[in-house]
Amino acid sequence: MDNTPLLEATGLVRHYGRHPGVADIDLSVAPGDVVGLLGVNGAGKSTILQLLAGTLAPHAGRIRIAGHDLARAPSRAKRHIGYLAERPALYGELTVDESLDLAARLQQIPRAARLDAVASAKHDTGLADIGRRLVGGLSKGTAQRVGLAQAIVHRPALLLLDEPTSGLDPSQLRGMRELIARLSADHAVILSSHLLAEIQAVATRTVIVAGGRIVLDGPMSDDETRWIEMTCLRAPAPDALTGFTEIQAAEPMGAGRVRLRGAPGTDIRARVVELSVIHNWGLVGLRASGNDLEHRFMTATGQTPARHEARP
Ligand SMILES: Nc1ncnc2c1ncn2[C@@H]1O[C@H](COP(=O)(O)OP(=O)(O)OP(=O)(O)O)[C@@H](O)[C@H]1O
Repeated sequence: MDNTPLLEATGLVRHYGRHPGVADIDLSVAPGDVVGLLGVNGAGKSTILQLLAGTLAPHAGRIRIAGHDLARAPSRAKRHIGYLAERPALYGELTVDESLDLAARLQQIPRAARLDAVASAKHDTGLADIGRRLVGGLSKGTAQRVGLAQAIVHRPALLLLDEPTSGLDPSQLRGMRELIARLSADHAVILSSHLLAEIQAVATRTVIVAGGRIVLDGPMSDDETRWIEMTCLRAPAPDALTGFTEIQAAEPMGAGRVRLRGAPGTDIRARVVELSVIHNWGLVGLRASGNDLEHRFMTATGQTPARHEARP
């Protein structure tokens, strides 16, 4: 079996004048990966994706795509990448068909294969019925799908999507999420977002970027459902909660709220209600908490409140 990673980036550095931009970026993507690139605005997500797409040259480091060096053999490397920029190049005066034909030409798809390539990209992005519409007259969500169709017209193995749902209304957003989920069956994907829910909806792996560096790279956690949040009139000290084997961690959130993580396979709600009655905490709320990804994001970017782990 061929174990060549689809993408392998090592030691990438890109600065903007005196501004540091991004540094020490190491990233590897294998077939089947759906990587969520998560970070606040200005963290460096777009810069990383532009470097990987070959639209911005790194000041140091190396990128190999499907075994081809992006700096030395750009055409061969880029053949394997589909890139949807944060503001994709769309020509309002062209029809959807014309836009995709142009994208297919730019990808040097031979004339005989171009019609099929365009039809297939339209089919995959739900644009089959609107080939003759002018791009300038499309809603933001549909125009974004045209951008995505342009990115996949040459059937790349790896999709780089920069904030693909930014600016979409809730129904367009759902459509775009479903589309990305469908495309991820055939393509490896790196998608950036500053929204946790976005990454959670589609990614199998999270890469958190802060201050231009990767501060965390790991699989999505499977223990998200084990967190609950309780609200009390008289919130207990966290270590009053972690003396029980089924409560693994407690985190004060302020304003009477405490976040609790139960042991795998346990439901700690009954225990929490019982303890509240015994100790007169005045429990007024109990709900599934923000998930573990939120916590990992806050920890990786240095914004987390102190957590009290249960003593072994
Ligand atoms: N062309 C540029 N000139 C100067 N500084 C830049 C340029 N592009 C990006 N930067 C700076 O580099 C840093 C990383 O920007 P980048 O756009 O990569 O972040 P981002 O995480 O994608 O943010 P956003 O979600 O707002 O797009 C920011 O501090 C930004 O101000």
